[in-house]
Amino acid sequence: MSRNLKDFFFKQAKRHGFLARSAFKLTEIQERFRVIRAGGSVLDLGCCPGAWIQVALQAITAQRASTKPSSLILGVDLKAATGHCRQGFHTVLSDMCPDTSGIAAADVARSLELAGHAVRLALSNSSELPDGIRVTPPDQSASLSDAHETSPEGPQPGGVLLPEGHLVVKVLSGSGCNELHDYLRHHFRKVVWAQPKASRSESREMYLVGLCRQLTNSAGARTRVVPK
Ligand SMILES: C[S@@+](CC[C@H](N)C(=O)[O-])C[C@H]1O[C@@H](n2cnc3c(N)ncnc32)[C@H](O)[C@@H]1O
Repeated sequence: MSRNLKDFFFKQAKRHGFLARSAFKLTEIQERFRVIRAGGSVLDLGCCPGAWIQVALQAITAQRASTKPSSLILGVDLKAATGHCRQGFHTVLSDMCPDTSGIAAADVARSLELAGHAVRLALSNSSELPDGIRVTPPDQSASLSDAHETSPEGPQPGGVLLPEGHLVVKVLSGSGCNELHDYLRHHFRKVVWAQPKASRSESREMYLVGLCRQLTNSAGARTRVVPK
């Protein structure tokens, strides 16, 4: 991103009351893919200062219909979200990757570890993650995966992401990214790369967007999800 564009998004963020320019990255992803829907819930891993949560709240509020069930918006971060309205969402103070203390902007391996953890939490099958994506699972997510083992009715959703749900993960481009993309293609109807305008042009930051989670059986074949 050029300095002018940087200033533009910075000023726009202030004007619209967003906590960070990153709000425009999710806004662009939302406009393209409609990943946040009324009645849906949002889990933001690494949510501080809270700009994505602001966008999620706005997206859900804008679409809210009285017949839809209420949404849950949950943020997780090492740091507490501060300085803005806390109504309408919850935050949890937690370390997603016990040996990661903050994202080092230039570290592809760390970005892949965080992305891998998000994928594992969403799909709960980290054993299949591509080589090179290291995940150090906290104990509670291990039990989460146990709770969703396959049943006699066929594959059940492991992880927190419901069938037909969407996933957005940030990675820094480098080795391992294409493997992660290929891996996600087994679990989503469509997987696309996004590079929002608000990202710096010199940045290696990319977003993988997985649309419509599909369940897979033990042989790895996709199971068609029939909406209720
Ligand atoms: C780029 S910021 C996220 C910005 C946020 N999405 C927004 O729009 O306001 C990355 C966040 O990830 C958090 N983070 C990094 N490593 C983490 C970890 N291991 N566990 C939890 N949060 C972590 C950092 O504390 C930081 O707040």
